[in-house]
Amino acid sequence: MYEKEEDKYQLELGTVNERFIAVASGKGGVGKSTVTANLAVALSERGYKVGVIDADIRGFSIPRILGVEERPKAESENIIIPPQVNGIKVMSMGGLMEEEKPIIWRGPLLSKTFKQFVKEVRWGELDYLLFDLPPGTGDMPLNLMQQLPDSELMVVTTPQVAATKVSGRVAKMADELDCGLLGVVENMSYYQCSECGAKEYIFGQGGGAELAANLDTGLLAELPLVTEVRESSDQGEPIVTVNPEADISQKFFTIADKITP
Ligand SMILES: Nc1ncnc2c1ncn2[C@@H]1O[C@H](COP(=O)(O)OP(=O)(O)OP(=O)(O)O)[C@@H](O)[C@H]1O
Repeated sequence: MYEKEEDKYQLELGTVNERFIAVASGKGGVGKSTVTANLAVALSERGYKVGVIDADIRGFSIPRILGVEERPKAESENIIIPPQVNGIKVMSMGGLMEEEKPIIWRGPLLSKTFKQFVKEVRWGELDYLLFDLPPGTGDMPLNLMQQLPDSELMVVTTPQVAATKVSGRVAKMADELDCGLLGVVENMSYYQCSECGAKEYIFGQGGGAELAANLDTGLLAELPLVTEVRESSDQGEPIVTVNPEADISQKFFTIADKITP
């Protein structure tokens, strides 16, 4: 069981001018990390200073998608310098261990590491700090969120979700945490044939819109399923970096524009 800590952690070695954004999902595998990484790149391309905390203790996918090769450095015993890739500062559980190593994370260890990420990392001046939360709406993401400085929730979903069920849990989470909802991103919305342009709604249709309506928030984007997204992520180059003109990359820029001043 994850151990709850009452106090909110504050960034001690940095500031965030605009927003803390916690990216959540009703379940795993919906593309939460893909969305977080590409949104970070889109915001950075728009000229904002961006940091990412990968708190998805099961996946550690952020460093892999963004192509982070450096490890965090210790400036002193209690000060960590985050690695940067294309100007984006990234701290991940994956930066502290081998990706392949199976690790049983116990709550207190996660809590301690997360606290370090917030308090002991020299983030410097940022405009946006994104948190890739563990999947689901259970205790672990909830308790992590409780420790975050005033963050807003962005929810990633696929079209076939039992929207009503997820929305109930997310709404409860936002309510308990007293945090704002930034909007819903529907991922894997459709596959578009590269030859004829026809859209196939492989995972059904409308889950994102329904979830957004239930939560009384906006649908920020409907992102297509694109082979290049998976391929480029596997190679450590997010789609927004390798192919900024692609339809899906443009949609990431649209999300960035919707959440920036
Ligand atoms: N729009 C997309 N088109 C094609 N592949 C995608 C898309 N979005 C995500 N994927 C692929 O789906 C897989 C799962 O994505 P990702 O790791 O981002 O999910 P997640 O929700 O963060 O999962 P978890 O929280 O369980 O770690 C990855 O292989 C990723 O490359």
